[in-house]
Amino acid sequence: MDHSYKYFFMKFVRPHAHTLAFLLVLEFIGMLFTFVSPLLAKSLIDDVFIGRRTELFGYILLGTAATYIISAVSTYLSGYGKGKLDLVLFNDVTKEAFDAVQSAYIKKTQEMKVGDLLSRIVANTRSAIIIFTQIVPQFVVNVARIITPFTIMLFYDWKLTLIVTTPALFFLLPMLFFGKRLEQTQKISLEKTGSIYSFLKESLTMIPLIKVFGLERWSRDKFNEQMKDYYDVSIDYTKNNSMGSSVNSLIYGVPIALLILFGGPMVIQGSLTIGTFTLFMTNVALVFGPISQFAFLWSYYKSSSPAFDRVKNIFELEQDKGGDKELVVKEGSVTFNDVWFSYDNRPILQRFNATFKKGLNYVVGDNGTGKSTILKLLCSFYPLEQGKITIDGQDIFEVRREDLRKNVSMIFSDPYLFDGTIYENIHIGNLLASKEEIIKAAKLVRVHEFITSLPQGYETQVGEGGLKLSSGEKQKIALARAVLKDSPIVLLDEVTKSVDADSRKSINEVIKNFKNKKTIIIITHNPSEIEQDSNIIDLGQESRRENHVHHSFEVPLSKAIFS
Ligand SMILES: Nc1ncnc2c1ncn2[C@@H]1O[C@H](COP(=O)(O)OP(=O)(O)OP(=O)(O)O)[C@@H](O)[C@H]1O
Repeated sequence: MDHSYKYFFMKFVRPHAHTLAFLLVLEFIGMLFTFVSPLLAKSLIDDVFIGRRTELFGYILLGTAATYIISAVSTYLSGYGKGKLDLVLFNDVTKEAFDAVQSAYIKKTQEMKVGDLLSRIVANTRSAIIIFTQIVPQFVVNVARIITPFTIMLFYDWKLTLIVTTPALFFLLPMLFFGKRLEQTQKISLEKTGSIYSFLKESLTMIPLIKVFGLERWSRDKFNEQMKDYYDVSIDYTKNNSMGSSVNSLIYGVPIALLILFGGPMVIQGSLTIGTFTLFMTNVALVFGPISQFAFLWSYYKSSSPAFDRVKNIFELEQDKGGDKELVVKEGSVTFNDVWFSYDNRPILQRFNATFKKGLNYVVGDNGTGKSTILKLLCSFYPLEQGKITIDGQDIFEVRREDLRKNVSMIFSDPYLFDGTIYENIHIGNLLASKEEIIKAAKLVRVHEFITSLPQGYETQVGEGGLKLSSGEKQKIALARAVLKDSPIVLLDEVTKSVDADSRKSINEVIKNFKNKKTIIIITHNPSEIEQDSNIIDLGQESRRENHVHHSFEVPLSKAIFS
C-alpha cells in the first residue's frame, strides 16, 4: 500500500500541494481557536467570578464571540476547499484511468471485466482520494490538536498532566490490531463489490435472454448469492470497525476517571484551583478527542489501502503505446510473418504467415480457427507472442498508434453503435467530415433511404448499443462510418451476415468498388460472396488448430469454395 499511496501522491496530489498546504493552514487556524475558549472560560471563572476582576468581563465576551466567528469562517473555507480539491482529484484520476483503459491492450482490460473496471474507476477512486483530502489533513492537524492542550496542561500542572495522559498509549493497541483486520476485510469487500458491478452489468444487458428462457429465478438466485458473499464480508468489516470504536470509547473514559481520582482531592485540599481543574477537564477531552480520532483515521487509512491498489492496477495495465515511427501506406500490403499468438496459454496461431495485398482478400475457415483474431491482431488489440505484422514493410508495433488507427478500419460482425443519433454514429468515422459527406457515405451503403424515412431522419436516437435499430440497419450504419473514414486498409468481419439479400448485393458492390484503391480483408462463411481471382487465406478446420498445425494456407479459389 505504501507504494500505491506514494504513487498516487506524486502523480495526482503533488500538483495541488499548494491547495493542500492552504487547507492545512486553515485547519490549524480553526484548531487554534478551539483552545482559546477554554482559556477564556478559565479566566472567567478564576479572574472574574472568583477574583472579581469585572473589567475583564467585556473582553472575555468579545473574545468568545470573535473566536466563534473566525472558526466559522475558517470552517467554511476549509470545507469548501476540501470539497473542491476532492472533485478536482476525482476528475484527474478518473480521466487518467479512463485513458489508461482505452489505450491498454484489450486482452488486459478483458481480464478485469467491465463491471469491475467501473467499480475501480468510480467507487474505489473516491475512497482513495478521501485519504488525501480528508484523512491526511486531519491526521496532521490532530497532532497539533494533541500537542497544544497537552502543553497548556503541562504548563499548569505537569504531574497531573502525565497521570491523565499516559493511558493514551493504550490507544495504539486497538489501532494496530483493528487496522490490519480492516485492511484484510476491506480488500475482499471491494473485490466482491467489483463482482456485483460485473454481474449487474452483464445481467442488465442480458434481460431479453433471461426473459426468453424464463431465467428470472435463476438470475435472482445468482444475484442473491453475490449479495450474500458481499454481506458476509462486509458484516465482518462492520464488526471489526465497531469493535475498534468501542474499545476506543472505553479507553476515552480512563483519563477522565484518573483526573477525578487525582485532581479531585487536589481541588478539595486547595492545591489546584477550580478553574484549572475545569481547564484540565476540557483539555483532557481536547487531547483524547483527536487521539480517539486517530484510531478512526488509522482504520480508514488501512481500509482504503486496497482501494489504492485496485485503482493503481488500472494504471499498470499493459499499454498499447506503439512506436514513434510514422506509418506511410503506399501499396497497402499487409504481411503476417511467423506470427505466434495464444489466448490464456491456448495456442491459436503458430508460425502463421500470410500476405494481404491491395484488392479483395478473403479469410475463410471453420468456427474458432482464428479468423477474427487475425483482424484483431492487425488492429494491435493484443500483443504478439512472436513474429511480426507489417504494413508495407513497417512493423505495426513500431509505428505511431494514431497512424495505425487512421490507416486501418475494422467493422465487426456485431457492429458497435453508441447511444446517440444516427448522424453522430456515422460522423465518428471522420470528425472533420461535412454533412454532405456523411449523406454521401450513407447513400453508398444504401442506408440513406431508410434513414430519411424515419420521422427524425439523421437525428434519430439509436438507443444504447443501437438497440432501436435492426441488425442489418446497424451494420449498414457501421459500414457508412467506415466509408467516411476512407482508410487504405479495411477489415470486414462477416459484415453481411445480418443483411438481406438486396442489401448484401449492394454492400458487396460497394466493397468491390473499392478493390482497386484499398486492401480489403473479408472474413466470410459464404463462398458465394467470394470474388474471382481474389487472395484467399484458408484457416482450415478447427481440428487442425487443436493439433497445433500452423496456419498458412493460401489456396486457389475453387478449392477454398468447394472443399
Ligand atoms: N478474448 C478471448 N479470450 C480467450 N479465448 C478467445 C478470445 N477470443 C477468442 N477466443 C478463442 O480463440 C479461438 C479463435 O477465435 P476467433 O474469434 O478468432 O475465431 P473465428 O475463426 O473468427 O471464429 P468464428 O468463425 O466462429 O467467428 C476460439 O476458439 C475462441 O474460443
